[in-house]
Amino acid sequence: QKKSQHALPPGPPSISYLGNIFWFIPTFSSLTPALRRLHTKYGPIVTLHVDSTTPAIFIMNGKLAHRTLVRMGQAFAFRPPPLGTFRSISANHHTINLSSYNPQWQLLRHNISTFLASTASSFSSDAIRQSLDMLVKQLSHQAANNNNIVVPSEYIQFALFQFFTYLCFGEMLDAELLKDLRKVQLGMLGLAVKLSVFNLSPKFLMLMFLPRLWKLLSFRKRQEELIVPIVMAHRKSCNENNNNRSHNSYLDSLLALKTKESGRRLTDEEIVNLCSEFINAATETTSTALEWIMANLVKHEVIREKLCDSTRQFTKNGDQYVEVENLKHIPYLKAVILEGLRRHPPAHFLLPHTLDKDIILDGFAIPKGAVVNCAVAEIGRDKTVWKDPLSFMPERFMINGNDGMHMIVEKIKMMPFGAGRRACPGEGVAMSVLEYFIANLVTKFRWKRVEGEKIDMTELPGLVVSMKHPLRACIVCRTH
Ligand code: HEM
Repeated sequence: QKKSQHALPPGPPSISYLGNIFWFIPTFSSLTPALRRLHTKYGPIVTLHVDSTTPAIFIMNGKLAHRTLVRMGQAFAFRPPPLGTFRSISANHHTINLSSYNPQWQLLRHNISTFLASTASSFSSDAIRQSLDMLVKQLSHQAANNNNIVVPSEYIQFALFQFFTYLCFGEMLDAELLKDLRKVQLGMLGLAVKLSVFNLSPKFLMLMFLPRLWKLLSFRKRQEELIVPIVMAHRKSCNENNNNRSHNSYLDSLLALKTKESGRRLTDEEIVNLCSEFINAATETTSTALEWIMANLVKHEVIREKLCDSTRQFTKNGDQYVEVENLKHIPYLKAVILEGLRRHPPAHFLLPHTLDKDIILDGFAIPKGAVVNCAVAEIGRDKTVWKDPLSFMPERFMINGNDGMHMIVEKIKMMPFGAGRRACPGEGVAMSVLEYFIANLVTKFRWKRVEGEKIDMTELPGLVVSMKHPLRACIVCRTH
């Protein structure tokens, strides 16, 4: 079949050089409603022309998205070059998510996957318990001073930040350093992302981002001041042990890497980028998911009580912890988390994909260099696939009380972690962390709504879609 026989997927009319920005300047808030309208009008695959050179193609159907990312996975595994401020801090695209589909990506991706696989199976229960204890203490303190009312959002974020920096560096950082690092990481993320992360801003609008650059560079300097001393200490210890140390941390695994082409080790700058990517990719997504799931548990009493019943049998007398090794025996817990990720996926879109050659997909021409993305949230809420998709019903992942095939079959219909070669390498760890925190939070406290208040589930659009009005709940410590 010749390429000329096929047209681009349909979409709104565009004016050459200006694309269709007069009709539509994409922002985080406008993108989803606009795509929903286009879906109704043009079908499950549409084209937007953000500028004259690069069509942006959106897929809004789960089956088509899986065909693209899994069956045609190799063709669509490339990333477009980053735009705007993102490019200026990407240090030659030296992170996993920014690397295109090349030997550098393969090396880094293999490294993080191997590290995370070993972590997920031998999760450090001391470290995760320390982060949970900090969260429990902060919640108890807030409840004691505020009529039992808590606003857990920031405490959740900080507890998970602490845990993921532990996985990254293999040590619990001192509280002040942790706070400083959190400020820098958040600051950089806020300045860098906007829509450049989906490669959806017209290139001339990038000029508007220039003033941000100075602020971004000053954050970057501070980030290096905080992280490079940790890198140097680990490098010294690796050298002293002749590189024979086992990889207790992501950082150690990076220090042992050698690039494929030249066999050189990674520079400090590259390592700082990769650690920063690890911490941000893990913290923002997982803490957002945790807050959404807790909000649903506060809202739905029957589900909450059913979950409590299934976790409580695993707490030993006098010891109020559900241990990591018991999590796999609680299928309802997994069902609650999957339902939370379906209904409120932290990322409503993938990171942008692209291709290095022209492809025919579903009868449409997808040209080399096009930006391709999938509407993750819409796919999880598709009413032709999910019964009553806007309801929170963990039971849809359970059949006869077990989590066997049915859970797997249902899970394939959604993609909160993406799918195929670029799918999130952190899925296993994220699931375990969510299971641990949720099981223990519902076991340690009795959660309920604040009297007279509703749980407001409005979304705050962004790279990660969090609760517009952070969860407020009433908690009471369960006595032993
Ligand atoms: C609930 C938690 C999480 C969610 C919902 C999530 C979701 C995603 C999504 C949607 C992508 C983009 C996939 C694509 O572009 O096709 C992604 C990529 C990525 N995630 Fe996650 N993630 C989570 C947790 C984590 C954790 C815990 C880590 C690391 C410890 C992590 C590291 C990464 C990395 C490195 C990439 C880039 C992969 C690549 O380009 O090859 N994520 N994640």
